[in-house]
Amino acid sequence: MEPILDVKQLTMDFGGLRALDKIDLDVRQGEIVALIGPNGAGKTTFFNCITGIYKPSAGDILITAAKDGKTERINGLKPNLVTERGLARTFQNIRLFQNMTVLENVMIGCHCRMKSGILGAVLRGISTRREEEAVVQKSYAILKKIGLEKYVNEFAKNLPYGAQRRLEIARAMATDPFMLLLDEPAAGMNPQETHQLDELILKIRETEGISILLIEHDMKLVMSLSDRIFVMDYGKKIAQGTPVEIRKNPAVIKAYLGEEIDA
Ligand SMILES: Nc1ncnc2c1ncn2[C@@H]1O[C@H](COP(=O)(O)OP(=O)(O)OP(=O)(O)O)[C@@H](O)[C@H]1O
Repeated sequence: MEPILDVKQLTMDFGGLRALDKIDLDVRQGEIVALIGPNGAGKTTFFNCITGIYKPSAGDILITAAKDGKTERINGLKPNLVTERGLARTFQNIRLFQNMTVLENVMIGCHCRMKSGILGAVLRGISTRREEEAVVQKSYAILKKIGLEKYVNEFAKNLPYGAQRRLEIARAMATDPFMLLLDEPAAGMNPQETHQLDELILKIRETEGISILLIEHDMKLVMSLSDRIFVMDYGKKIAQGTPVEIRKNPAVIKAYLGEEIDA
């Protein structure tokens, strides 16, 4: 199967520091792929290059849209344009609008698909009002899928930690992505929250057909969820394979997994 995200020889230099050194990585339709490695390996830099926060120094980032099968090179596109192309992400640290409601946070995610611009918002014609109503319905439906509907009118800041993390995923889903990039979604979660997250990610893949690329340090989660795993160390890719292959790869055990191979 052709990859829907195909990253070739991606390189990122910060002055004299090569944070990414010719990284090849691909994700196919419906896959859950993990990117792992020690602190400072370059994982978040990789996400930042894919999502337009950094312009890579070299290499290609290619996406293939399911609807027309066309491949597009997205190097250096602004983050909002990357989101429009169907790649949505969450961040290592929670980035919600804390003083807005749960529903409003998801509605903001829908914004990139709305047609009425500022003029429409000012004039509030019939089509704008209809569109706003549709956005409320869509946001509520997403919250229901994610299991957050009971919090719909709560301020984001009042949600339990695990629910805030899931709200970030809901907001990303509101942009109608074909792929979600999740940066350490289980960070700071307790085992019960992590288990819920595991189920949620599988459900998103099953019911929405969205592919997932995630950075994660929780090896139990990574090993149970992933179809394939890519491993980085010091800006280089040191391995790729299935969880079974990665678990027994000597270079990965040396650089990262250590004694954790029972995970
Ligand atoms: N904007 C920047 N300017 C200079 N150096 C940077 C910048 N962003 C990242 N780096 C450096 O690039 C390297 C890779 O960092 P990165 O945050 O991508 O690692 P990581 O694998 O995501 O680590 P962690 O697991 O701790 O989040 C590090 O040496 C970091 O200091």
